[in-house]
Amino acid sequence: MRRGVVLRSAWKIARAYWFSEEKGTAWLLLGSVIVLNLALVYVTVQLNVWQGAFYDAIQNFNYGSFIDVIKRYALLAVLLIVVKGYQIYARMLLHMRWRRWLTERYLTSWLHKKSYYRLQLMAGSAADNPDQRISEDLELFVVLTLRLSVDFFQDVVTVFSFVLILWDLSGVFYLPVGGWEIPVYGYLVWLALAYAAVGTYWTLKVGRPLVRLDYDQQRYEADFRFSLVRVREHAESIALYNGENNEKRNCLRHFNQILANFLKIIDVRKRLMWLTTGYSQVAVLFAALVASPRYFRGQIQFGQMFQIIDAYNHVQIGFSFIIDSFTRLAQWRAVVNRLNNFLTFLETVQIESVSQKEVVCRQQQGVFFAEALNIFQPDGQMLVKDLTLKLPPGQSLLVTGPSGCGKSTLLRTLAGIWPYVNGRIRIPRDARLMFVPQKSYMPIDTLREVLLYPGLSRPVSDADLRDVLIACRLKHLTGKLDEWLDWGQALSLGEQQRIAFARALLQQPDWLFLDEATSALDEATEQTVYQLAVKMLTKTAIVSVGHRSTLIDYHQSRLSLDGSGGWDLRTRAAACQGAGRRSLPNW
Ligand SMILES: Nc1ncnc2c1ncn2[C@@H]1O[C@H](COP(=O)(O)OP(=O)(O)OP(=O)(O)O)[C@@H](O)[C@H]1O
Repeated sequence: MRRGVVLRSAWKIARAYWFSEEKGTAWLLLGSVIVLNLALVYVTVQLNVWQGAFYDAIQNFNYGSFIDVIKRYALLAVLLIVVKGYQIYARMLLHMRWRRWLTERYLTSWLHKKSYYRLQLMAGSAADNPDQRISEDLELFVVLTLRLSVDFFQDVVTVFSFVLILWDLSGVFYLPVGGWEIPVYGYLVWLALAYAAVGTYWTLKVGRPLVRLDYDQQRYEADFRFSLVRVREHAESIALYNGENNEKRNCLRHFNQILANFLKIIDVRKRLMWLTTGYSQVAVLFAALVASPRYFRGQIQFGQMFQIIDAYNHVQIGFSFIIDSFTRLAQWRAVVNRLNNFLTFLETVQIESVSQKEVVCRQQQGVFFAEALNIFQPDGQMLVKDLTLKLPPGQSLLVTGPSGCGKSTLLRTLAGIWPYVNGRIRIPRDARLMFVPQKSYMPIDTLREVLLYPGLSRPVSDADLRDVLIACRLKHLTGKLDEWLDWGQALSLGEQQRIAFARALLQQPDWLFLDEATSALDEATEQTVYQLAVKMLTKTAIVSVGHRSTLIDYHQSRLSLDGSGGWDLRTRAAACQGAGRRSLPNW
């Protein structure tokens, strides 16, 4: 990203907060931080002046003045303590509020209109790891932006203030050249700047590789963390495949990248440490040497000599902070780049989802009606062509077809989350739809909350919950309503499918879509849950996807897909008429 683009992107990310409903507090806190930073510089400068007075009092054997400067020190020390405390407090408060605001905004945007799902579908590499964007990059953005603006400003003011002190202490230095004496104004400043410039040049030269190495380190750490998370997420499959060695190899490969890069960092840091330690040690000598001509000529006092040494120290520290900012600037650019990509992807999927509205439309009344639907794979391959489908209340439909023909995708389309589609789906405005996949989501919560997920508008008693569990052949779980567990791990797939069925019975949706929702159940249990659905959900239209022939008996119509656009819709009544009284397992 070019510099102008980076700044524009950073402004886009930051601007929203500084003009948000919280702008009053934000600007107030920022103002306080700046004022406190300036106060800190003021106290530091006063301490430098104090040093001069202190050593002068000692040199002059002036006890009265000595006591005065001690009192002055006590005052400055109290001021320093108070200002430092409030400065860190205001700064961290601003940091926290800004991060909280950004996190809420990004989280809301990510979860808005199913963007998290659409983002996964379009997943280019730039849209990866939204968790890292929201948890880590937003934090880094706030830290680095404050560091590079507010603290940088403080460093510059510090350097400038001490340069002024040095100018003041320099007086006029007469440089003997031949028989002449040339007056040099502010010679201590020129020497300090020359010294700092040499230091800056060498620090940048030696430390430059750190910019790239720190950036790589962050990436390798993220890759390593991700490989560990994958093992946790797929623990069961890996355990069943005995894939521990492969996983260990993979994790260690990522870890070794961290180590190899870290070795390079150590090497650069070692050289940088030699340089900066040597530089700061020499700085004391250098300051004493350059101040000595005026001291030995009796033009300055002993205290002013110390003041000069201290001022050189501050100029040098200020410069090293400024140098550090170059490394941080590279880090900041990378963070802005990643956040900007994430934001752009979010905006793209949200714009797409607005145009998606044209496909799914909520109407005042009527039935669930899909008209002239064309469904595609992400690469544009057609799955279902020109499908028209009516789903009146209380009716049931079975969707069948070979694996990969688009059954689940048809359900995703009807749910309004599949973006590669055109046509029209009309849904009654107040209709409640429920989609149950093969593996339902089980939040880590109490069993009661798992059953009620994502929430019911009417109150449900524990007795109702127990009845539903018993009806779904989950009697053994009735005593565990208050138990807090990772139910997705603790229950078998068949039990989870029965929990999902129990949810549907509790929710009583108007349209229920079941995507291989009974695939892990034995036929008898499958029969029980379907019979329950028929008995308890009399007004609900049920659409099932499944491969088992036994499912045919629970549905009145059947839609067969062939995977290349073709489809065939039959109703039991019409098929029975055509076949007389014969049984029709494949109608
Ligand atoms: N997110 C996706 N990205 C790319 N291709 C996808 C995605 N989701 C589905 N597809 C493709 O769309 C086609 C239909 O998938 P779908 O899951 O609807 O099939 P299905 O009929 O339900 O299969 P099965 O009976 O095996 O569950 C498949 O070829 C699949 O690879």
